[in-house]
Amino acid sequence: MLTVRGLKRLHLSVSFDLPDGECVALQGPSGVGKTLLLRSIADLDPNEGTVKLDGMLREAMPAPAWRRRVTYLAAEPGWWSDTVQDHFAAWEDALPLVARLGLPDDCGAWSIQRLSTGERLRLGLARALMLRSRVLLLDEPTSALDPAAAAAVEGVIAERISDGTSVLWTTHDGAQARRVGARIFVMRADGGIEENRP
Ligand SMILES: Nc1ncnc2c1ncn2[C@@H]1O[C@H](COP(=O)(O)OP(=O)(O)OP(=O)(O)O)[C@@H](O)[C@H]1O
Repeated sequence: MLTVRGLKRLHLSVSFDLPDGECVALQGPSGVGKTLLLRSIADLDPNEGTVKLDGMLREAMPAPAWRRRVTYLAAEPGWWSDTVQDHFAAWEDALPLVARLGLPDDCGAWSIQRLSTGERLRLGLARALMLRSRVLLLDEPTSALDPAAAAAVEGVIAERISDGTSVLWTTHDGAQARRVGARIFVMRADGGIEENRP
């Protein structure tokens, strides 16, 4: 269970619980603060409040260890080396997942520069999924994808949720929010969130 109490970052002030094996869709107008919230939970930006995983404070462990458990996937994942496979600890192990996301086996040798926006998104997702995190904070993970690729992503994430992973998933697509979210949070302009049932 991820517990967020009194998280404050700029105008945000948010409290909620995210149980194991639950997906919450996060909606709200562009610029309202959804990315700020996800980055704050992952402790990527300075913020105040109490954030715990299974009762353990995030301050009780080094930040990289927290982020391996509570993993943020940016809308535009970052890259730091030349080829795709350089970004994976065990590329061979990632191949089945990469194939399910609709990418060919030989994409490990591809240069990062040649990747399309959708390929970057799916490979960034594969990289994050290989961490086997307890909580995934997904920032518009299908925004640049065609319907088939988006469906593949939804299918892979749904399996992880069945296995007990918790997910906070931002999307501007109301139909997707209702499909993937057991609950829907809507962020208001004042930086709070309210819950809508899908
Ligand atoms: N480091 C920062 N300092 C000050 N303001 C910031 C900072 N980072 C983001 N903002 C502002 O906070 C607001 C919320 O940004 P955020 O990226 O969280 O929006 P969002 O809800 O994810 O939007 P979108 O749906 O367009 O992705 C924006 O007005 C943004 O300019």
